[in-house]
Amino acid sequence: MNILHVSAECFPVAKVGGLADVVGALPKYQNRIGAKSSVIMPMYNNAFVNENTFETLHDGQLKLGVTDFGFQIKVLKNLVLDFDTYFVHVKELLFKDYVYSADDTDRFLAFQIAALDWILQLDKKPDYIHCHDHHTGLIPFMLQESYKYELLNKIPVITTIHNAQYQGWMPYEHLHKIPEFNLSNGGLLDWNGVINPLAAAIKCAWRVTTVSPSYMEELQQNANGLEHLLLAENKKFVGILNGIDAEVWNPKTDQHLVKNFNITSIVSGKKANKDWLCKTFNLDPNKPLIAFIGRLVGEKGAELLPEVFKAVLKELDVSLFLLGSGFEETEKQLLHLREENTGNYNCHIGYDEKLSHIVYAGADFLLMPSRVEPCGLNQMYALRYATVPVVREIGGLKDTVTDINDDGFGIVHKETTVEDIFKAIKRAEQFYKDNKLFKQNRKTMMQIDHSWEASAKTYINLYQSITQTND
Ligand SMILES: Nc1ncnc2c1ncn2[C@@H]1O[C@H](COP(=O)(O)OP(=O)(O)O[C@H]2O[C@H](CO)[C@@H](O)[C@H](O)[C@H]2O)[C@@H](O)[C@H]1O
Repeated sequence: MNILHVSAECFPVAKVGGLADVVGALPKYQNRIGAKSSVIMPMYNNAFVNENTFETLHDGQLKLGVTDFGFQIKVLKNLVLDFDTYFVHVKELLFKDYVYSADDTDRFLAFQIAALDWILQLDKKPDYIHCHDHHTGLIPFMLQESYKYELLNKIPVITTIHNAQYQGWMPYEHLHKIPEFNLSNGGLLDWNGVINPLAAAIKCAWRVTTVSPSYMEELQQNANGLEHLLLAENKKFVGILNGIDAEVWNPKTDQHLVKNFNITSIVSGKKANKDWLCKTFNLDPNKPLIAFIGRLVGEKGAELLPEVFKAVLKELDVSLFLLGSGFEETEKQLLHLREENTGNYNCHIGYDEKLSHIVYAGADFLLMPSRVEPCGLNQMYALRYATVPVVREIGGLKDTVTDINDDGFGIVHKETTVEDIFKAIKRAEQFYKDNKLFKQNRKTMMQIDHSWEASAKTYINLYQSITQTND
Protein backbone atom coordinates (compact mmCIF):
# COMPACT_ATOMS: atom_id res chain seq x y z
CA MET A 1 0.00 0.00 0.00
CA ASN A 2 1.52 3.23 -1.22
CA ILE A 3 0.33 6.42 0.56
CA LEU A 4 1.36 9.96 -0.27
CA HIS A 5 0.71 12.60 2.41
CA VAL A 6 0.45 16.18 1.13
CA SER A 7 1.08 18.87 3.70
CA ALA A 8 2.35 22.41 4.26
CA GLU A 9 4.25 21.35 7.38
CA CYS A 10 6.23 18.31 8.48
CA PHE A 11 8.52 17.88 11.47
CA PRO A 12 11.55 18.16 11.47
CA VAL A 13 11.58 20.02 8.15
CA ALA A 14 9.16 22.88 8.86
CA LYS A 15 6.95 23.31 11.93
CA VAL A 16 4.52 26.02 12.93
CA GLY A 17 2.29 23.87 15.11
CA GLY A 18 0.72 20.48 15.64
CA LEU A 19 0.17 19.75 11.93
CA ALA A 20 3.94 19.30 11.56
CA ASP A 21 4.09 16.87 14.47
CA VAL A 22 1.35 14.69 12.98
CA VAL A 23 2.71 14.65 9.42
CA GLY A 24 6.18 14.00 10.82
CA ALA A 25 5.02 10.95 12.75
CA LEU A 26 2.02 9.28 11.09
CA PRO A 27 3.93 8.14 7.94
CA LYS A 28 6.73 6.76 10.10
CA TYR A 29 4.33 4.59 12.08
CA GLN A 30 2.40 3.58 8.96
CA ASN A 31 5.67 2.35 7.46
CA ARG A 32 6.34 0.27 10.55
CA ILE A 33 3.15 -1.68 9.97
CA GLY A 34 3.97 -2.51 6.39
CA ALA A 35 2.72 0.48 4.37
CA LYS A 36 4.90 2.58 2.10
CA SER A 37 4.07 6.05 3.27
CA SER A 38 5.76 9.26 2.09
CA VAL A 39 5.27 13.02 2.28
CA ILE A 40 5.29 15.83 -0.27
CA MET A 41 5.64 19.38 1.05
CA PRO A 42 6.85 22.81 -0.07
CA MET A 43 10.54 23.62 0.03
CA TYR A 44 10.96 26.65 2.28
CA ASN A 45 14.08 28.73 2.73
CA ASN A 46 14.61 27.62 6.33
CA ALA A 47 17.35 26.21 8.54
CA PHE A 48 16.54 22.57 7.73
CA VAL A 49 16.74 23.18 3.99
CA ASN A 50 19.93 25.21 4.28
CA GLU A 51 21.63 22.55 6.40
CA ASN A 52 20.88 19.70 3.99
CA THR A 53 21.53 18.87 0.35
CA PHE A 54 18.94 17.87 -2.22
CA GLU A 55 18.74 16.11 -5.52
CA THR A 56 16.30 17.10 -8.28
CA LEU A 57 13.98 14.29 -9.37
CA HIS A 58 11.76 16.20 -11.74
CA ASP A 59 11.73 19.52 -13.58
CA GLY A 60 8.41 21.02 -14.63
CA GLN A 61 6.50 24.14 -15.59
CA LEU A 62 3.25 25.12 -13.97
CA LYS A 63 0.72 27.70 -14.98
CA LEU A 64 -0.96 29.98 -12.48
CA GLY A 65 -3.43 31.89 -14.59
CA VAL A 66 -1.34 33.71 -17.18
CA THR A 67 1.97 33.29 -15.37
CA ASP A 68 4.34 30.35 -15.84
CA PHE A 69 6.57 29.14 -13.04
CA GLY A 70 9.35 26.60 -13.25
CA PHE A 71 9.29 24.02 -10.46
CA GLN A 72 11.38 21.11 -9.29
CA ILE A 73 10.62 18.08 -7.17
CA LYS A 74 13.55 17.36 -4.89
CA VAL A 75 14.58 14.72 -2.37
CA LEU A 76 17.11 14.78 0.43
CA LYS A 77 20.55 13.62 -0.61
CA ASN A 78 22.56 13.59 2.61
CA LEU A 79 19.99 12.48 5.14
CA VAL A 80 17.49 9.70 5.51
CA LEU A 81 14.27 10.46 7.40
CA ASP A 82 11.86 7.79 8.60
CA PHE A 83 9.87 8.14 5.36
CA ASP A 84 10.56 9.46 1.85
CA THR A 85 10.03 13.20 1.74
CA TYR A 86 9.56 15.06 -1.53
CA PHE A 87 9.91 18.81 -1.80
CA VAL A 88 8.16 21.11 -4.24
CA HIS A 89 10.55 23.91 -5.12
CA VAL A 90 9.00 27.00 -6.68
CA LYS A 91 11.67 29.61 -6.19
CA GLU A 92 9.51 32.71 -6.63
CA LEU A 93 6.60 31.49 -4.48
CA LEU A 94 7.43 28.81 -1.94
CA PHE A 95 11.11 29.34 -1.20
CA LYS A 96 10.58 31.89 1.59
CA ASP A 97 11.77 32.12 5.18
CA TYR A 98 8.19 31.62 6.40
CA VAL A 99 5.56 28.91 6.06
CA TYR A 100 2.41 31.06 6.09
CA SER A 101 1.84 34.65 5.13
CA ALA A 102 -0.54 36.98 3.30
CA ASP A 103 0.45 35.59 -0.14
CA ASP A 104 -0.63 32.02 0.68
CA THR A 105 -3.28 31.74 -2.06
CA ASP A 106 -0.84 31.68 -4.96
CA ARG A 107 1.81 29.81 -2.99
CA PHE A 108 -0.36 26.86 -2.00
CA LEU A 109 -2.15 26.79 -5.35
CA ALA A 110 1.24 26.40 -7.00
CA PHE A 111 2.22 23.74 -4.46
CA GLN A 112 -0.89 21.68 -5.13
CA ILE A 113 -0.67 21.96 -8.92
CA ALA A 114 3.04 21.06 -8.93
CA ALA A 115 2.40 18.05 -6.68
CA LEU A 116 -0.34 16.74 -8.98
CA ASP A 117 1.68 17.46 -12.16
CA TRP A 118 4.48 15.38 -10.70
CA ILE A 119 2.20 12.51 -9.67
CA LEU A 120 0.66 12.54 -13.15
CA GLN A 121 3.95 11.63 -14.81
CA LEU A 122 5.01 8.99 -12.23
CA ASP A 123 5.16 5.39 -13.47
CA LYS A 124 4.07 4.12 -10.09
CA LYS A 125 1.33 6.34 -8.75
CA PRO A 126 0.30 6.39 -5.09
CA ASP A 127 -2.56 4.08 -4.09
CA TYR A 128 -3.94 6.80 -1.79
CA ILE A 129 -3.42 10.54 -1.54
CA HIS A 130 -3.83 11.85 1.99
CA CYS A 131 -4.26 15.65 2.20
CA HIS A 132 -3.89 17.71 5.35
CA ASP A 133 -5.85 20.92 6.06
CA HIS A 134 -6.99 23.64 3.68
CA HIS A 135 -3.57 24.27 2.09
CA THR A 136 -4.14 21.01 0.21
CA GLY A 137 -7.93 21.35 0.03
CA LEU A 138 -8.10 21.90 -3.73
CA ILE A 139 -6.41 18.58 -4.49
CA PRO A 140 -9.58 16.49 -4.01
CA PHE A 141 -11.43 18.94 -6.28
CA MET A 142 -8.73 18.99 -8.98
CA LEU A 143 -8.45 15.19 -8.94
CA GLN A 144 -12.17 14.88 -9.47
CA GLU A 145 -12.80 17.80 -11.83
CA SER A 146 -9.72 19.11 -13.67
CA TYR A 147 -9.44 17.56 -17.17
CA LYS A 148 -5.68 17.55 -16.85
CA TYR A 149 -5.76 15.08 -13.94
CA GLU A 150 -8.38 12.72 -15.33
CA LEU A 151 -5.87 9.88 -15.22
CA LEU A 152 -5.63 10.27 -11.43
CA ASN A 153 -9.32 10.44 -10.59
CA LYS A 154 -9.53 6.83 -9.46
CA ILE A 155 -6.98 7.39 -6.69
CA PRO A 156 -8.87 7.61 -3.39
CA VAL A 157 -8.17 10.93 -1.70
CA ILE A 158 -8.55 11.47 2.04
CA THR A 159 -8.59 14.84 3.77
CA THR A 160 -7.70 15.26 7.42
CA ILE A 161 -9.01 18.36 9.16
CA HIS A 162 -6.53 19.46 11.80
CA ASN A 163 -8.25 22.76 12.26
CA ALA A 164 -11.46 23.92 10.58
CA GLN A 165 -11.07 27.51 11.83
CA TYR A 166 -8.81 28.19 8.85
CA GLN A 167 -10.35 27.40 5.46
CA GLY A 168 -8.11 29.09 2.87
CA TRP A 169 -10.88 31.37 1.52
CA MET A 170 -10.05 33.03 -1.80
CA PRO A 171 -11.99 35.47 -3.99
CA TYR A 172 -13.26 34.35 -7.41
CA GLU A 173 -10.57 36.33 -9.21
CA HIS A 174 -8.34 33.28 -8.53
CA LEU A 175 -10.70 30.83 -10.23
CA HIS A 176 -8.82 30.88 -13.55
CA LYS A 177 -5.66 29.65 -11.79
CA ILE A 178 -7.23 26.26 -11.07
CA PRO A 179 -6.49 23.83 -13.95
CA GLU A 180 -9.43 23.78 -16.36
CA PHE A 181 -12.61 22.01 -15.33
CA ASN A 182 -16.27 21.93 -16.30
CA LEU A 183 -17.48 25.28 -14.98
CA SER A 184 -20.93 23.91 -14.26
CA ASN A 185 -19.29 21.97 -11.39
CA GLY A 186 -17.71 25.15 -10.02
CA GLY A 187 -20.22 25.10 -7.16
CA LEU A 188 -18.08 22.43 -5.53
CA LEU A 189 -15.51 25.13 -4.81
CA ASP A 190 -17.99 27.53 -3.31
CA TRP A 191 -19.14 28.22 0.20
CA ASN A 192 -20.99 31.46 0.92
CA GLY A 193 -19.91 33.16 -2.27
CA VAL A 194 -16.16 32.61 -2.12
CA ILE A 195 -13.82 29.79 -3.10
CA ASN A 196 -13.40 27.77 0.06
CA PRO A 197 -10.67 25.09 -0.26
CA LEU A 198 -11.63 23.32 2.98
CA ALA A 199 -15.28 23.13 1.91
CA ALA A 200 -14.19 21.87 -1.54
CA ALA A 201 -12.12 19.17 0.17
CA ILE A 202 -15.05 18.10 2.32
CA LYS A 203 -17.25 17.87 -0.78
CA CYS A 204 -14.76 16.06 -3.01
CA ALA A 205 -12.58 13.88 -0.76
CA TRP A 206 -13.53 10.21 -0.57
CA ARG A 207 -13.24 10.30 3.20
CA VAL A 208 -12.71 13.12 5.68
CA THR A 209 -11.12 12.60 9.07
CA THR A 210 -10.92 14.83 12.10
CA VAL A 211 -8.12 14.50 14.62
CA SER A 212 -10.36 13.40 17.49
CA PRO A 213 -13.84 11.88 17.79
CA SER A 214 -15.20 14.70 19.97
CA TYR A 215 -14.04 17.36 17.52
CA MET A 216 -15.98 15.58 14.78
CA GLU A 217 -19.16 15.86 16.87
CA GLU A 218 -18.49 19.48 17.83
CA LEU A 219 -17.90 20.53 14.22
CA GLN A 220 -21.55 19.96 13.45
CA GLN A 221 -22.37 22.81 15.84
CA ASN A 222 -19.27 24.95 15.45
CA ALA A 223 -17.23 24.80 12.25
CA ASN A 224 -16.64 28.45 11.46
CA GLY A 225 -19.51 28.56 8.97
CA LEU A 226 -19.27 25.01 7.58
CA GLU A 227 -21.76 23.41 10.01
CA HIS A 228 -24.40 22.62 7.37
CA LEU A 229 -21.84 21.16 5.02
CA LEU A 230 -20.55 18.91 7.79
CA LEU A 231 -24.03 17.72 8.56
CA ALA A 232 -24.70 17.03 4.89
CA GLU A 233 -21.46 15.10 4.42
CA ASN A 234 -21.33 13.40 7.81
CA LYS A 235 -21.31 9.88 6.34
CA LYS A 236 -17.81 10.53 5.01
CA PHE A 237 -16.47 11.58 8.40
CA VAL A 238 -14.35 9.57 10.82
CA GLY A 239 -12.75 10.90 14.01
CA ILE A 240 -9.30 9.41 14.61
CA LEU A 241 -7.38 10.56 17.65
CA ASN A 242 -3.82 11.76 16.97
CA GLY A 243 -0.95 9.97 18.59
CA ILE A 244 2.41 11.34 19.68
CA ASP A 245 5.79 10.25 18.43
CA ALA A 246 6.90 8.49 21.59
CA GLU A 247 10.47 8.32 20.26
CA VAL A 248 10.81 12.07 19.74
CA TRP A 249 8.86 12.79 22.94
CA ASN A 250 10.58 10.44 25.35
CA PRO A 251 11.83 11.91 28.65
CA LYS A 252 14.30 9.02 28.94
CA THR A 253 16.20 9.93 25.77
CA ASP A 254 15.11 13.49 24.89
CA GLN A 255 18.31 15.33 23.92
CA HIS A 256 16.77 18.71 24.69
CA LEU A 257 16.31 18.04 28.40
CA VAL A 258 18.59 19.22 31.17
CA LYS A 259 18.21 15.79 32.75
CA ASN A 260 16.51 12.69 31.38
CA PHE A 261 14.17 10.62 33.49
CA ASN A 262 11.88 7.63 33.47
CA ILE A 263 9.18 6.33 35.76
CA THR A 264 11.67 5.45 38.50
CA SER A 265 13.43 8.83 38.45
CA ILE A 266 10.53 11.23 37.99
CA VAL A 267 11.20 13.34 41.04
CA SER A 268 14.90 14.02 40.43
CA GLY A 269 14.43 14.32 36.66
CA LYS A 270 11.61 16.80 36.80
CA LYS A 271 13.33 18.74 39.56
CA ALA A 272 16.50 19.25 37.49
CA ASN A 273 14.48 20.58 34.56
CA LYS A 274 12.33 22.76 36.81
CA ASP A 275 15.40 24.14 38.60
CA TRP A 276 16.97 25.07 35.27
CA LEU A 277 13.79 26.80 34.13
CA CYS A 278 13.37 28.64 37.42
CA LYS A 279 17.00 29.75 37.44
CA THR A 280 16.91 30.84 33.80
CA PHE A 281 13.61 32.69 34.12
CA ASN A 282 13.97 33.88 37.70
CA LEU A 283 11.13 31.87 39.25
CA ASP A 284 10.78 30.29 42.68
CA PRO A 285 11.39 26.51 42.31
CA ASN A 286 9.53 25.78 45.56
CA LYS A 287 6.19 26.86 44.18
CA PRO A 288 4.12 24.77 41.76
CA LEU A 289 5.08 25.77 38.24
CA ILE A 290 2.16 26.24 35.86
CA ALA A 291 3.06 26.64 32.19
CA PHE A 292 1.42 27.44 28.88
CA ILE A 293 2.94 26.60 25.49
CA GLY A 294 1.27 27.54 22.24
CA ARG A 295 0.07 29.93 19.64
CA LEU A 296 -1.37 33.06 21.26
CA VAL A 297 -4.66 33.06 19.36
CA GLY A 298 -8.36 33.06 20.20
CA GLU A 299 -8.77 29.29 19.77
CA LYS A 300 -6.30 28.72 22.57
CA GLY A 301 -8.04 31.22 24.87
CA ALA A 302 -4.77 33.15 24.86
CA GLU A 303 -6.14 36.68 25.07
CA LEU A 304 -7.63 35.82 28.49
CA LEU A 305 -4.28 34.78 29.91
CA PRO A 306 -2.98 38.22 30.96
CA GLU A 307 -6.12 38.77 33.07
CA VAL A 308 -6.06 35.22 34.46
CA PHE A 309 -2.37 35.52 35.30
CA LYS A 310 -2.92 38.87 37.05
CA ALA A 311 -5.59 37.35 39.29
CA VAL A 312 -3.53 34.22 39.97
CA LEU A 313 -0.42 36.20 40.85
CA LYS A 314 -2.45 38.30 43.26
CA GLU A 315 -4.24 35.48 45.03
CA LEU A 316 -2.41 32.17 44.63
CA ASP A 317 0.99 30.87 45.61
CA VAL A 318 2.24 29.54 42.27
CA SER A 319 4.77 30.39 39.55
CA LEU A 320 3.67 30.96 35.97
CA PHE A 321 5.61 30.57 32.74
CA LEU A 322 4.46 31.07 29.15
CA LEU A 323 6.12 30.17 25.86
CA GLY A 324 4.32 31.36 22.76
CA SER A 325 3.69 33.95 20.12
CA GLY A 326 0.69 35.32 18.26
CA PHE A 327 -1.64 38.28 18.83
CA GLU A 328 0.53 41.36 19.18
CA GLU A 329 -1.65 42.89 21.89
CA THR A 330 -1.57 39.70 23.99
CA GLU A 331 2.21 39.47 23.60
CA LYS A 332 2.52 43.08 24.79
CA GLN A 333 0.34 42.48 27.84
CA LEU A 334 2.21 39.30 28.73
CA LEU A 335 5.57 41.06 28.49
CA HIS A 336 4.27 44.00 30.50
CA LEU A 337 3.06 41.69 33.28
CA ARG A 338 6.67 40.77 33.99
CA GLU A 339 7.41 44.22 35.33
CA GLU A 340 5.27 43.87 38.45
CA ASN A 341 5.70 40.16 39.00
CA THR A 342 9.39 39.33 38.91
CA GLY A 343 10.11 36.10 40.68
CA ASN A 344 6.66 34.57 40.16
CA TYR A 345 6.01 35.00 36.47
CA ASN A 346 7.94 35.05 33.23
CA CYS A 347 7.40 34.48 29.54
CA HIS A 348 9.36 33.81 26.40
CA ILE A 349 7.66 35.34 23.39
CA GLY A 350 8.70 33.42 20.31
CA TYR A 351 9.04 29.89 19.02
CA ASP A 352 11.63 27.63 20.68
CA GLU A 353 11.45 23.87 20.16
CA LYS A 354 14.18 23.03 22.68
CA LEU A 355 12.74 25.23 25.40
CA SER A 356 9.31 23.68 24.85
CA HIS A 357 10.70 20.22 25.71
CA ILE A 358 12.27 21.54 28.92
CA VAL A 359 8.99 23.20 29.86
CA TYR A 360 7.01 19.96 29.34
CA ALA A 361 9.56 18.24 31.58
CA GLY A 362 10.06 20.94 34.21
CA ALA A 363 6.53 22.26 34.74
CA ASP A 364 4.18 20.77 37.33
CA PHE A 365 1.04 21.71 35.39
CA LEU A 366 0.34 22.56 31.74
CA LEU A 367 -2.49 24.96 31.01
CA MET A 368 -4.72 24.53 27.93
CA PRO A 369 -7.85 26.67 28.25
CA SER A 370 -8.71 26.25 24.54
CA ARG A 371 -11.96 27.47 23.02
CA VAL A 372 -11.44 25.04 20.16
CA GLU A 373 -9.06 22.08 20.30
CA PRO A 374 -9.33 19.61 17.42
CA CYS A 375 -7.01 17.20 19.21
CA GLY A 376 -4.23 18.97 21.06
CA LEU A 377 -0.83 17.38 21.35
CA ASN A 378 0.53 19.43 24.24
CA GLN A 379 -1.58 17.61 26.83
CA MET A 380 -0.29 14.27 25.54
CA TYR A 381 3.33 15.48 25.68
CA ALA A 382 2.62 16.75 29.21
CA LEU A 383 1.36 13.32 30.30
CA ARG A 384 4.45 11.62 28.90
CA TYR A 385 6.63 14.07 30.87
CA ALA A 386 4.59 13.59 34.09
CA THR A 387 3.07 17.08 33.98
CA VAL A 388 -0.57 17.48 35.00
CA PRO A 389 -2.72 18.84 32.14
CA VAL A 390 -5.17 21.58 33.19
CA VAL A 391 -7.58 21.70 30.30
CA ARG A 392 -10.93 22.88 29.11
CA GLU A 393 -13.40 20.08 28.38
CA ILE A 394 -13.42 20.40 24.59
CA GLY A 395 -12.45 18.44 21.46
CA GLY A 396 -9.45 16.19 21.83
CA LEU A 397 -8.84 17.48 25.36
CA LYS A 398 -12.14 15.92 26.35
CA ASP A 399 -11.06 12.64 24.74
CA THR A 400 -7.68 12.46 26.46
CA VAL A 401 -7.92 14.06 29.91
CA THR A 402 -10.04 12.84 32.84
CA ASP A 403 -10.42 14.94 35.96
CA ILE A 404 -8.84 13.85 39.25
CA ASN A 405 -12.30 13.97 40.81
CA ASP A 406 -13.50 11.37 38.30
CA ASP A 407 -10.72 8.90 39.06
CA GLY A 408 -8.57 10.60 36.47
CA PHE A 409 -5.23 12.38 36.40
CA GLY A 410 -5.85 15.92 35.15
CA ILE A 411 -7.79 19.05 35.99
CA VAL A 412 -10.71 19.79 33.71
CA HIS A 413 -12.78 22.96 33.55
CA LYS A 414 -15.99 23.66 31.66
CA GLU A 415 -15.58 27.02 29.98
CA THR A 416 -12.90 29.28 28.53
CA THR A 417 -13.55 32.14 30.93
CA VAL A 418 -11.28 33.99 33.34
CA GLU A 419 -13.29 32.60 36.29
CA ASP A 420 -13.13 28.97 35.18
CA ILE A 421 -9.44 29.07 34.31
CA PHE A 422 -8.67 30.77 37.63
CA LYS A 423 -10.63 28.11 39.55
CA ALA A 424 -8.80 25.34 37.70
CA ILE A 425 -5.44 26.85 38.64
CA LYS A 426 -6.62 27.12 42.23
CA ARG A 427 -7.44 23.41 42.16
CA ALA A 428 -3.95 22.79 40.78
CA GLU A 429 -2.43 24.72 43.68
CA GLN A 430 -4.40 22.55 46.15
CA PHE A 431 -3.56 19.31 44.36
CA TYR A 432 0.16 20.13 44.48
CA LYS A 433 -0.04 20.35 48.27
CA ASP A 434 -1.18 16.73 48.51
CA ASN A 435 2.33 15.47 48.04
CA LYS A 436 1.56 11.75 48.14
CA LEU A 437 -1.31 11.87 45.67
CA PHE A 438 0.55 14.30 43.42
CA LYS A 439 3.56 12.00 43.22
CA GLN A 440 1.43 8.93 42.59
CA ASN A 441 -0.43 10.78 39.85
CA ARG A 442 2.83 11.49 38.02
CA LYS A 443 3.42 7.76 37.73
CA THR A 444 -0.11 7.19 36.48
CA MET A 445 0.30 9.87 33.79
CA MET A 446 3.60 8.50 32.53
CA GLN A 447 2.01 5.12 31.95
CA ILE A 448 -0.73 6.40 29.68
CA ASP A 449 -0.02 5.28 26.14
CA HIS A 450 -0.78 7.78 23.37
CA SER A 451 1.77 6.46 20.89
CA TRP A 452 0.87 6.38 17.20
CA GLU A 453 0.67 2.60 16.75
CA ALA A 454 -3.09 2.24 17.22
CA SER A 455 -4.12 5.31 15.20
CA ALA A 456 -1.69 4.55 12.36
CA LYS A 457 -3.46 1.20 12.01
CA THR A 458 -6.88 2.87 12.10
CA TYR A 459 -5.88 5.05 9.14
CA ILE A 460 -4.69 2.00 7.19
CA ASN A 461 -8.02 0.28 7.91
CA LEU A 462 -9.81 3.38 6.69
CA TYR A 463 -7.90 3.40 3.37
CA GLN A 464 -8.62 -0.30 2.93
CA SER A 465 -12.30 0.17 3.64
CA ILE A 466 -12.49 2.68 0.77
CA THR A 467 -11.02 0.24 -1.73
CA GLN A 468 -13.31 -2.49 -0.53
CA THR A 469 -16.40 -0.31 -0.88
CA ASN A 470 -15.44 0.87 -4.34
CA ASP A 471 -14.21 -2.43 -5.82
N1 LIG B 1 6.13 28.98 20.96
C1 LIG B 1 6.35 27.68 20.79
N2 LIG B 1 7.58 27.18 20.91
C2 LIG B 1 7.82 25.85 20.73
N3 LIG B 1 6.86 24.97 20.41
C3 LIG B 1 5.62 25.43 20.26
C4 LIG B 1 5.28 26.79 20.44
N4 LIG B 1 3.97 26.95 20.21
C5 LIG B 1 3.48 25.73 19.91
N5 LIG B 1 4.48 24.82 19.94
C6 LIG B 1 4.39 23.40 19.63
O1 LIG B 1 3.47 23.25 18.53
C7 LIG B 1 2.67 22.09 18.74
C8 LIG B 1 1.23 22.56 18.98
O2 LIG B 1 0.41 21.53 18.77
P1 LIG B 1 -1.17 21.53 19.07
O3 LIG B 1 -1.67 20.23 18.59
O4 LIG B 1 -1.41 21.77 20.49
O5 LIG B 1 -1.75 22.80 18.33
P2 LIG B 1 -2.04 23.43 16.88
O6 LIG B 1 -3.16 24.33 17.18
O7 LIG B 1 -0.83 24.01 16.30
O8 LIG B 1 -2.48 22.23 15.92
C9 LIG B 1 -3.66 21.85 15.22
O9 LIG B 1 -3.37 20.55 14.68
C10 LIG B 1 -3.02 19.61 15.68
C11 LIG B 1 -2.59 18.33 14.97
O10 LIG B 1 -3.67 17.64 14.43
C12 LIG B 1 -4.15 19.39 16.67
O11 LIG B 1 -3.68 18.55 17.70
C13 LIG B 1 -4.60 20.74 17.26
O12 LIG B 1 -5.72 20.56 18.10
C14 LIG B 1 -4.90 21.71 16.12
O13 LIG B 1 -5.31 22.97 16.62
C15 LIG B 1 3.25 21.35 19.93
O14 LIG B 1 4.28 20.51 19.48
C16 LIG B 1 3.84 22.51 20.75
O15 LIG B 1 4.85 22.09 21.61
